[in-house]
Amino acid sequence: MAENTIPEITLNNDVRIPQLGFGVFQIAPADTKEAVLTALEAGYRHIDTAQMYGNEREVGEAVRESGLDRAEIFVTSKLNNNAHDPEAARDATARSIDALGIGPMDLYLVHWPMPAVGDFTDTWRAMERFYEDGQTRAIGVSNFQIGHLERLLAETEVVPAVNQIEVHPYLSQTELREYNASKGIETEAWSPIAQGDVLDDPELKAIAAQTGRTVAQVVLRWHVQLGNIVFPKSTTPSRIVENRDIFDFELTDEQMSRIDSLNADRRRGPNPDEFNWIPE
Ligand SMILES: NC(=O)C1=CN([C@@H]2O[C@H](COP(=O)(O)OP(=O)(O)OC[C@H]3O[C@@H](n4cnc5c(N)ncnc54)[C@H](OP(=O)(O)O)[C@@H]3O)[C@@H](O)[C@H]2O)C=CC1
Ligand SMILES: O=C(O)C(=O)[C@@H](O)[C@H](O)C(=O)CO
Repeated sequence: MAENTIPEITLNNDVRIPQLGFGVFQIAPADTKEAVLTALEAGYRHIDTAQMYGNEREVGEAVRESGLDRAEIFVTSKLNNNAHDPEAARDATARSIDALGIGPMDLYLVHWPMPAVGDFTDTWRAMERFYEDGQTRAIGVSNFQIGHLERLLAETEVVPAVNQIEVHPYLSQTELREYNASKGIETEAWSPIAQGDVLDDPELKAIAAQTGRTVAQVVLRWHVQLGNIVFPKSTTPSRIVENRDIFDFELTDEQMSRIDSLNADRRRGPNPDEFNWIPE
């Protein structure tokens, strides 16, 4: 394990995704290019953005200015909540591709199911067309619960490549992760360190002391060993490097179980069954 390379996971359409990426939620557009360039310099090759974040343009600028081949970097974006209607989805997708300015996306997600707003199966059929048209190399969903996935699988054609959901030690999502896996859907874990909420946890601090790592590294390593795809956010260069540096140590089964036992089914973000927020 001395190499410290970032492993890749093969999605259900054979596209490969780096298991560790860099998230850019809450990074101001003015700071995004520099943060992404710092991440790419540190060895990240996977960026997670969204139309909702307002920084796709700056993500694309960083990719273009990085000096790396476009094919070396995996870029995910997400269809905004105000674009579920299939026609609106077509326009929003064109805007995302234009803003990124790097050709087709690697992965494109329905950001939220928005169960009270429209019919997400219609939205998904529009996503299937974007995939067939080559606007993205893979499509997936975010914040879908088992009931939402059951409908998609029963009523539409393409099985989502990923389901991006909130996961961290206080919300381990075992049932939903197992359901995803049973359908060939990879789990992506958002807010993997609960936006910092887990960092003072005494049990995690004890495991960090045992391993000689930071709490953030221990928690990110726990995700990796569970099989989750993760993309921690940071605008602090030393933390960007720290969070990437998790592939040269391993947690024991006992340490993994101790982290599993911290689950409290406690969300940091919105509940997908109730979240129907539409941006202006
Ligand atoms: N699909 C969805 O609905 C959602 C998707 N996401 C995605 O997941 C990504 C990550 O989630 P996010 O909500 O940003 O939260 P994270 O769990 O990644 O936490 C980010 C916070 O933790 C701090 N932090 C990062 N690394 C460290 C460290 N090593 N030590 C101490 N503090 C640290 C950051 O501070 P600082 O920047 O100051 O260093 C920031 O305040 C997002 O950027 C986005 O791409 C997130 C939410 C919802
Ligand atoms: O970060 C995301 O991807 C989100 O969807 C969040 O911004 C989410 O909409 C939220 O936190 C709302 O308070």
